[in-house]
Amino acid sequence: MPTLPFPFDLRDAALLRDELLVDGAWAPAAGGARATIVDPATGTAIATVADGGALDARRAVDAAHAAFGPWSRRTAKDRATVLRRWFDLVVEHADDLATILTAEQGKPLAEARGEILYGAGFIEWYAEEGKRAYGELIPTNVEGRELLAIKQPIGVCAAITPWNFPMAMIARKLAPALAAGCTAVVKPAPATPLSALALAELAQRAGIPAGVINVVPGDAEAIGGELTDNPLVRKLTFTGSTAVGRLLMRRSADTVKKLSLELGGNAPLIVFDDADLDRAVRGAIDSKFRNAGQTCVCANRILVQDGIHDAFVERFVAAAAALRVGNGFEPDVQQGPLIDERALAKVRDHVADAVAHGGTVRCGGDAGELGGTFFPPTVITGATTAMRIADEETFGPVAPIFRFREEDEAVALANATESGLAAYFFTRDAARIARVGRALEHGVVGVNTGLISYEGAPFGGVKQSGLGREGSRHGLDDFLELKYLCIDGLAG
Ligand SMILES: NC(=O)c1ccc[n+]([C@@H]2O[C@H](COP(=O)([O-])OP(=O)(O)OC[C@H]3O[C@@H](n4cnc5c(N)ncnc54)[C@H](O)[C@@H]3O)[C@@H](O)[C@H]2O)c1
Ligand SMILES: O=C[C@H](O)CS(=O)(=O)O
Repeated sequence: MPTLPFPFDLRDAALLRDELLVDGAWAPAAGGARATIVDPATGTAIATVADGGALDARRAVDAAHAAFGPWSRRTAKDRATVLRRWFDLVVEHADDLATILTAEQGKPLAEARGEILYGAGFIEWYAEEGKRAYGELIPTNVEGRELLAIKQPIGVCAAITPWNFPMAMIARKLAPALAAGCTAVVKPAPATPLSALALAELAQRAGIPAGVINVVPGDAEAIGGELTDNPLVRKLTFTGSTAVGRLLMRRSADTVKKLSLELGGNAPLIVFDDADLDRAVRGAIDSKFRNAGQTCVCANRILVQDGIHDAFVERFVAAAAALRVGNGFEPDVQQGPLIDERALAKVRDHVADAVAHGGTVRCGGDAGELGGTFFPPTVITGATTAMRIADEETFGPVAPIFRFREEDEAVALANATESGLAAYFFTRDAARIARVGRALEHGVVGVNTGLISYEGAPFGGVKQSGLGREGSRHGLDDFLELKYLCIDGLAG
């Protein structure tokens, strides 16, 4: 049981795991190290967790390798039954999982519960999708031959995940991996291991065999180095910053690993003159301030056409200023704290830089009395491309508003970054939807909405926002190899 008294009530305290999961056993890190987990809303320690290293990661890879044969040889239907039980257990324990998530990540409890159900949706979706890994019988080129294309699981997968969605980003990887017949080693973010360990606890209760899922919180460099260098790891799936994604891509080259990279964003949100104003304000608030602006698909730049600019700014500022900021466990709080002091410093730097370059703060702008790592919803008008906020992902509750005249100017501005994850635009013009939807260089485009996430849709970035897709039937292929079988000697 945890060495610190977890300060929040759980119906099922056994969900609180604080050791590594390797080969079906909960164990301390090889060196006995432990890390302290902090509630970002209060700064208080809520648990200590085993702090693993390279040796623990190697043991986990060996366990996943040993488990791969039996797991991949089970039928897709049999794996689906086990995944379905896992889904049912996650939903049954959603309240406890949400409490654990808010405690370590800080998002409002209702948002945390939404994340749990969103993550569970991937388990439900891939329990079924695994039964549809269809192959092909190819019309033969030689009499007496049969040509087949069959799909087979890649093997041992390493999954490295971020703190901002500490459950859903893991479920979004493990669900397709296991459905395809792969096994996995997960390295969760140092700030938020409890959600990963609770999810793994439920996987064990669901009957997922020892070694199929291994979870090794701890030293990112050491564990990451083992996962990239170990030739038994055939696939690396990473969600996190573009900088770390580049590093992992380089380190995976020596063993030619298959890669899925879900990286940083810098989402433009464009409001055209003909937009439904209320819908545009709602969509911009939803996209910008979800998870206190700490999502990869948050609107990072808001581009508003001249004719609607002042009306939009007035409504948007009022809505942003009305958001209630506080501890995620308090009822009706809509925005929790930032994850840590480093995140707060970046937000402050972006605001200071924007003001220094002529921006006007219309609401928020300073933490004031909030204290800790809280920062108020902030809107800055008069934004320009000279500002850092135009090129860098703020990952906080700051909305810079850029003004534009013509459609092609907005599209050019929207595309003028190395990122290409999400983009949004608001218009009631069908022809414009067709034009701009295709002109934006992004993997995910929301039209007249700021909320696009769904397990049945392909999610991923273009340019330097990543490789591959998660969710939808496409997400399964990232864990499958396509084999060509050429069978001769069948002539009568
Ligand atoms: N595209 C997406 O789906 C998506 C989703 C969530 C977050 N993100 C991005 O993630 C970033 C915020 O998350 P973050 O701060 O956790 O990102 P991060 O890149 O700092 O960390 C992500 C994960 O990588 C690990 N890591 C860091 N350095 C490593 C190394 N040298 N070797 C191995 N692992 C290492 C971390 O411990 C963590 O588990 C933002 O840029 C956000 O846009 C993208
Ligand atoms: O932060 C990144 C997540 O992928 C956002 S979403 O929950 O998938 O929309």
